Formats: sequence, C-alpha cells, structure tokens
Amino acid sequence: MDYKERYKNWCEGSGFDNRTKEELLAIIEDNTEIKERFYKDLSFGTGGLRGIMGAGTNRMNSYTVKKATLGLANFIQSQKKANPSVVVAFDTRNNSQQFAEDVASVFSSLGIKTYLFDAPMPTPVLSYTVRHLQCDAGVVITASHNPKEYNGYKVYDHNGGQLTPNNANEVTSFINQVTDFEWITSINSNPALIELIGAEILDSFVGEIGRQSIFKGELNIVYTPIHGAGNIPVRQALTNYNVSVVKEQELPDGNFSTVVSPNPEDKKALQMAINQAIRENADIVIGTDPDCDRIGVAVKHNEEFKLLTGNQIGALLVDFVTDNREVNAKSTLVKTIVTNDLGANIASNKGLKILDTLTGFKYIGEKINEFEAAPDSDNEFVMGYEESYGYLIGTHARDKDAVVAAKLICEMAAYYKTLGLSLMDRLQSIYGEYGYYMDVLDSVTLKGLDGATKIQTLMAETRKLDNQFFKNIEAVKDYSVGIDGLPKEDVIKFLLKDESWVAIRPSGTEPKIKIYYSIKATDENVAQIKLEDIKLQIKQNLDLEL
Ligand SMILES: O=P(O)(O)OC[C@H]1O[C@H](O)[C@H](O)[C@@H](O)[C@@H]1O
Repeated sequence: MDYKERYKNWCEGSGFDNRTKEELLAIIEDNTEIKERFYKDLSFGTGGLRGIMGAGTNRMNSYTVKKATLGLANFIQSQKKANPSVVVAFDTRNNSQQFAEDVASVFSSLGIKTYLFDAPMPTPVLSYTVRHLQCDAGVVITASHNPKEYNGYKVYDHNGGQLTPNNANEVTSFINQVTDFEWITSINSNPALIELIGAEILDSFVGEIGRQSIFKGELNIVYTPIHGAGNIPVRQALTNYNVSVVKEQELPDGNFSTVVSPNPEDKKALQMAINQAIRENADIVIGTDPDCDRIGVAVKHNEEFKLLTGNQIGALLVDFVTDNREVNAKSTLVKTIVTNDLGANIASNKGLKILDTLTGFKYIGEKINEFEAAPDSDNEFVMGYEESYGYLIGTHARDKDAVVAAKLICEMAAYYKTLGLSLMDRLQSIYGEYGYYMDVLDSVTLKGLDGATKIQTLMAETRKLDNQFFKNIEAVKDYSVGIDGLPKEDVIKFLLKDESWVAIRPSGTEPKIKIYYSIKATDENVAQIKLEDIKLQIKQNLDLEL
C-alpha cells in the first residue's frame, strides 16, 4: 500500500475513531503532510520507536502504540515461556499515561501479566524493575529529551536492557505482521492481569543505588526535574542534602512550558535553576530530563555557574569512582565511540579496561549482560557513560540512570567542597595531568522526508571526500562497513594527527545530523582556534550552516 492508500484507509476505515478521522481530513489538501504521516511505519532507532504525536502510521498515537504492543506480545508468546509478564512505565509527556494504559490493555488482553506504574517513573527504574520482578520485557512511554511534540516507545528485554538491533529486527517483524487495525481496537483489557506498582518499587530502587554511595557530606543543591519524572526519585536519593527544587519546573507538564526543550544538554533548560542557585548561593545545579535518564550539571566556580559538558561530567565521575573503588584486573569502563577519550585515559591510568560501543546506551547495557553471562568473563562492569549526558554506575539497571548519577555527582562535589575545591577546580587538575580536551557537538536539524534525504546526501559527500575531508587526517574510520568488532552503523570518524577527532552521524532519535568534535590541545585558547579551523573545513566541504 502506498502512502495515499494508507491515508484513505485511516480516513475511512471503521477501526479508526472520529477524532483521528477529523484530524486527517483536515490535511486532505496537504500532500506533503499526508506523505510525512504515512510514507512509513515508525521504526526502531537509537532509543526505540520515536515520533511526533498525531494520526498516521509514522506518528505516535494509540493505534501505532497498540500495534507495536501486539507485535511485542506475539514475540514474547513465541518464546513459549510459562506465565509471561511485563512491566510498563511512562514519563510526564502529553499522552504518556494514556499510551501506557493502551499498552497494558493489549498485553493483559492476551493473557500477559502486566505491572503498570501508577505514576510517572524514570526509565532506569523501569530497567531495574524488569530485573527485580523477573519480567520477560518492559516498555516505557517516553521520547526522552525530545521536544514536546514527540513521544516514544522504548522496549526492554528480560535483562532490563533496551533491544539491540537483532532483537529489535525480530520484534519489528512481529509488529509488521499486525495489519488489522479494526481488530486491534476491539481488544479488551483484562484488569485482573494488570497490577499497579509504585512507591515500594521506587524505595527498593533507591535502596539499591544507595549501595553505590562513596562519600557523605554537605552540599547546597538546586535541582530541576524540568517537569519530568525525576522529581520524587532524585529527591529521595538525595535526602541527606539540602535540595532546593525549582518550583516552576517541579510538577509534570507535558508542554514543558518553562523551557524551549526539556533537554539538560541545553543551557537554556537549566537557566531557571541557575538563577535560583545564584539567589540561594547554592554550590551546584542539577537537572534531569523528562524520563530522568540524563543529567545536566552547572557548578559554582569563582562566583559564577559553569555548565559541564557530558564528557566532562563523565571524566569527573570516572576519576571519583575509580579513586574510591577497588580496581581489579577485570574492572572495565564502557563508553561509546563518540564519547571523548579523557574519561577512558583516566580509567586506563587507574588500571581499568576500556570498551567502546556504538552510540546508544543499549550497547552499554548489552556489555554488562555479556560480562555477567560468561562464567569466566575477563570483565567486571564499573561504569558506563556517553557524551550525551547518560551515566550508569553499578549494575542495578541496564540503561543510563540520572538518579544514581545525581547521587554520585553530589557526593563528589561535597567531597571536593571539604577540600575547598569546586568540580571545575578538579577538572583543571585533571587537564593538568592528561592534557586539555575540548568537546563540542553541532546538531543540525533537517526535518521530514526532505531532511532525511539531505542527511543521506551529506553522509555520502562526507564519505566521498574520505581522507581529503580535513587537512591533517591520520586515519578515517567508517563504521558503516562494520569495524572494530562493532555492528555496521552510519558513522564516520576522522582521527586527526594531533589526537583530535571529528565524528559525523545521523541522529537515531531526532531529525538531525550530528557532528562531534573532540579537540586535544595545550589549553582552551589553542583548542578554540583548532575548533574554528575544523568547522571552516566542514563548511567548505558540506552545504551546512554550523
Ligand atoms: O544521537 P542519537 O541517536 O539521537 O541518540 C542520542 C541518545 O539517545 C538515547 O537517549 C540513547 O539511549 C542514547 O544512548 C543516545 O546517546
């Protein structure tokens, strides 16, 4: 069926409700919009299914959510396990709770025991719960840090990790077999199989991350959950500290009205918290995204609040954790190929092994599972992280966890405070030891079908220039052919002669092309000059506004 037929089917089919039909009839003259909504089904990307909310096969709505769930349920049942069970969580986005209830209704109607959270919950809590309740799978309704128009469907396997491509492909083939929307919508929930869960599980999760604690001290913290699911869990994890929450951003708001985007990578998302921290003379600002798997940090340094990058937070955490934990011959740090090398250098200096994965915390979670599954494994997981503000210390979850990260970042800041130092001071001394690293990310948004085509063209042009792309290339790593033992992925990394590197890849969660710069230099000024020169070369080579 082409997109026009699918559109017609949704407009006229008896399986679709009147609101959906009205929404679709309103775009009858707009062929581009019809095409965007129907040219494909939502597909698994870096963080599961993700899309704009609205009517259509390429949109997040009750129909696509139920279809995905039916496919997932069929996949679970194909494994023929006795008494299968699943757990379902949701964040604070518009429609998240409704979609989670849709998911529970489909699973329960098929005889699958469903644990459903009774309130918005962080993604890492869902990951923990799949393991804790020994479920066969988990689903969390969230589009993580994306803008408010988006929602998403993250799927977890029985280990509590997000599906990696092989499993995702298998589940997708089950989802693709579901074509009859009329049947889907006639599904009747079985309330006897749906069990609401909440506070007790959260207590158990917070207790578990308490085991990662390293230092107890004093610190004045300003925290913003940015209207998301972190509010209660993060405060529960930080009960020993003086935590002042940003009132205007404390409660759930699916429109994220006080920010442009609920992304703690974005300085603007933390601005309200920084203003409050200045007023209250706090030591640190922390902010978590809507599903509380990522964390942004600003620290007071010389009377000003400075934002840390995801790589800087990671390097500081590696330094603090490895300084305070026993390291053995198996201790391992796992990071992604677009994360800079500062944390890895610190870890290897302290005797840890380093493993690199593709972008996506699912690959880091997968490594923990591999380590645990092999009886004579040479690896023991200590920490995993990504430049995109995602960290996991411990193995209680198989996804990034902003709750445990919040706890350890605050403990680390409290520890350095006792020495009269800020985290910035500590970072400076790390630079003194390991050299200066500047890390910058450019994300260029290219929306819709045209945008997707343009991203493909840009990647093709980049590949064509190959080792002529920059003037001082040492090596080009094209991950699309499958290198370094990693699955094939559309990423190119240019290693430069001065130990700097640039990686280019399409985002798997948003309509963006991403350019990661890792600049190695003697100091910040030199790094800035190098960065500008590199950007100039990119602009000369590609039709891109940076
Ligand atoms: O760069 P993207 O493909 O948009 O992914 C950005 C991030 O998305 C999700 O949160 C994944 O779990 C992360 O691992 C990833 O870094």
